[in-house]
Amino acid sequence: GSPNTSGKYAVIGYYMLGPDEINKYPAVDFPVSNISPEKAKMLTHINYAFIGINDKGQCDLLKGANEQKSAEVFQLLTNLKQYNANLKLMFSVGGWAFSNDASPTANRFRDAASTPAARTEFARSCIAFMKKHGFDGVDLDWEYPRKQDANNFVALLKEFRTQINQAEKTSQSDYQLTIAGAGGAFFMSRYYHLLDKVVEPLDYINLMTYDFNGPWQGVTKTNFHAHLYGAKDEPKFYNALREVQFNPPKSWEEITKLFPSPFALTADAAVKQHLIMKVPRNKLVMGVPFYGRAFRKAGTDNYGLYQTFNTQKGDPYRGDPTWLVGCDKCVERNEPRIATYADIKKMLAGGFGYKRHFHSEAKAPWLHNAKHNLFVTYDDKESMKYKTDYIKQEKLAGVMFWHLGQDDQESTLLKSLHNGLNKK
Ligand SMILES: Cc1cccn2c(=O)c3cc(C(=O)N[C@@H](C)c4cccnc4)c(N)nc3nc12
Repeated sequence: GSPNTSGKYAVIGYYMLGPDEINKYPAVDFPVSNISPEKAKMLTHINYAFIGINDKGQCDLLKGANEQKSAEVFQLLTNLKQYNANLKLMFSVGGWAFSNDASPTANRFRDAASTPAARTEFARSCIAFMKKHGFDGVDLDWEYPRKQDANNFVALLKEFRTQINQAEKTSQSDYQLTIAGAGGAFFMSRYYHLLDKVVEPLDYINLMTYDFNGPWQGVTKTNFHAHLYGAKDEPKFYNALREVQFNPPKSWEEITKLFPSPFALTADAAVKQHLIMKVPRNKLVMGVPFYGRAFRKAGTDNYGLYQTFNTQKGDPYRGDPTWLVGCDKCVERNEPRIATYADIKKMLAGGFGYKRHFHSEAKAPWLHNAKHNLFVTYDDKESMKYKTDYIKQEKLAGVMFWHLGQDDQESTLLKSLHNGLNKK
């Protein structure tokens, strides 16, 4: 079906449950019942995260997820349509943990996209899964196709589009096909030369305009992980889009003009890099985080911003889980590098020594804890206002966010998105 014709902006919220949470459902942090009628009315899509790809190349529950419990959760999600008839329930296939280059299941997307027969079967199985559980579409979160997978990626999306169109005809339904697309130039450069062909079969491309900075290779200074605009004195990155082999080739003058380097890795940069490749604005969705990223042993100059840090790399986290002072849930989750917006509000209010700052160029808040040498980059209603203003001024399709369970009790961030996009 075509992008949301209701004229409203898309508001696409991920709902995330891990396999162990499914099996102990509803004893989880964020059961479906937390999605109140009021929240359901502020959403146009919910992306259920995540579905996997089994060793036969078919859409399937992630390993260890109980079949019956999963079906019950899907039923609870599709029941939310009683509060909002326009709500579309999507399921997201893959995600970082399942499909990143170092993942044990990194080959599942690659194999499923590798031949016409594999693509046909993969799409068939996902559409059967969609119909069986009453979903309204498929969101493919392959993170990420390699350069050598790029042509297969386009062929896969075309196959999904063909089969979705057939399914729409036979069941008078409106199904959608979306992907989670790279927000940073490094991963984007893998399929950038085919971007217009990637987007052609889609209803939306949801840009993962977050995770720009985190405890991983190549990042040596604390910086915002999802800022809208660059700051003149922030650490810059080499622009990998300069390496792209365009067809037809672009002159070096054109490349250096279109892709400044080094450059600030930001949400605005990602949107502009998509517009350069003629991605239609009404398919372009900006992703925003309902979580923050925390950096340990951050230098104290400049209120902890653009300072060296020393945070354990690698997934899963293997170090001390208690260093993000005031984040009790971080200890429970054994992940002190990621704090939900709800955690951050408690950390700020709890007298742990955090101070909030707001960067006037980047339009991004951060927390600094000088006593414990901590830097936390996140989004709040102030930065979300700039992002929804941006979405309106650039006439984008709307906003995606990761994820519903990370907002505070009052739904502060979801309300800021809804109000920012729907009110003057
Ligand atoms: C080690 C490393 C290097 C470079 C980039 N990295 C990431 O971008 C990344 C992302 C996630 C992740 O899950 N992001 C969430 C928000 C998400 C939401 C929706 C769809 N897909 C992903 C992650 N857990 N680890 C990550 N590690 C790295």
